[in-house]
Amino acid sequence: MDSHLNNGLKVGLLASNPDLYSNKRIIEAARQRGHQIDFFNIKQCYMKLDAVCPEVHYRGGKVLKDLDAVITRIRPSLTFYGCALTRQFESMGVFTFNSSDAIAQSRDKLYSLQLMLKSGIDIPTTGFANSPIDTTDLIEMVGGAPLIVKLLEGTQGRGVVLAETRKASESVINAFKSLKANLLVQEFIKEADGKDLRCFVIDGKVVASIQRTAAPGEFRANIHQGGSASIVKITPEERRLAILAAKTLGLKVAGVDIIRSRNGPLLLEVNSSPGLEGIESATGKDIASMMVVSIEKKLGWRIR
Ligand SMILES: Nc1ncnc2c1ncn2[C@@H]1O[C@H](COP(=O)(O)OP(=O)(O)OP(=O)(O)O)[C@@H](O)[C@H]1O
Ligand SMILES: [Mg+2]
Ligand SMILES: [Mg+2]
Repeated sequence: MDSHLNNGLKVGLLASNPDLYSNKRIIEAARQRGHQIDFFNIKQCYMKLDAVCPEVHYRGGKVLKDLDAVITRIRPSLTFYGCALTRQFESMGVFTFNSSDAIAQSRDKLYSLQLMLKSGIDIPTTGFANSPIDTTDLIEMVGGAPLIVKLLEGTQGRGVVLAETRKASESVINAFKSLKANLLVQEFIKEADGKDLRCFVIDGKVVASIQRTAAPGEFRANIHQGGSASIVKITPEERRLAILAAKTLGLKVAGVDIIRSRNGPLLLEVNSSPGLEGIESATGKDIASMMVVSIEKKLGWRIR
């Protein structure tokens, strides 16, 4: 790509909030490395479906042209539209980081877990149901109480409940059932002691990892639930697991969450738009630049 040798790349950041730490850092890193980057608000983009000349337009009618790459940071509530836009950029020949297929797949948590198992990755013993269900059997299936109940649509730790006894388990499951929610029932990994690992993967390498520790009296390690982040040394097995999980979903960039059990590391979930704030501040690493460098490599771009 000779045309790129002397000029920066033309990059779009497809996201929702330009003031978010992660988005600010990505813009800053791209500019620092000599690229042109524009923020595109997902909701302000629209598209023309055309077999020969597909287009994406931006509020006011601006046609988005000559992009080399689009960095996709799609929030869960905008998965459908964000993936459609990403697909449109792909049909225009634009490199997307992550791709629409990978994002869509990773957003289906149940399907993702099924794919993980197929890849040989261990997860906590998990049951899944829609209502109406046999509550007693569902509880037994995952080894009885204490157990974890998760709403499939929950994020940031909301919708994740620890039921300590069989009675509590029945109440929680029945309550969720009456909401007609898809629910996941999972063995409680007590020995994790309110901690989990977040491994940041770029292009098949773990570039940083942190341990998140839940606030006192809390089992959820989410930062949004008062958890704190610290640096951690991960084992080779954990590293392999994180890399395989990202690969299984086809994610070029991923935040892989792992819980340490007495039988080794177990995969909790994989995030296709992992946040940068917690991991950059705990490790002091410039993850945003690593993401930009990954795009440069893919497109064969080099600094003069
Ligand atoms: N089976 C389990 N055993 C012990 N602790 C768990 C288990 N599942 C989850 N946790 C704890 O609860 C936290 C939140 O769970 P999880 O990551 O599954 O949901 P979430 O963060 O709400 O989902 P999302 O990341 O999609 O927003 C985890 O980070 C972990 O600390
Ligand atoms: Mg989580
Ligand atoms: Mg998550």
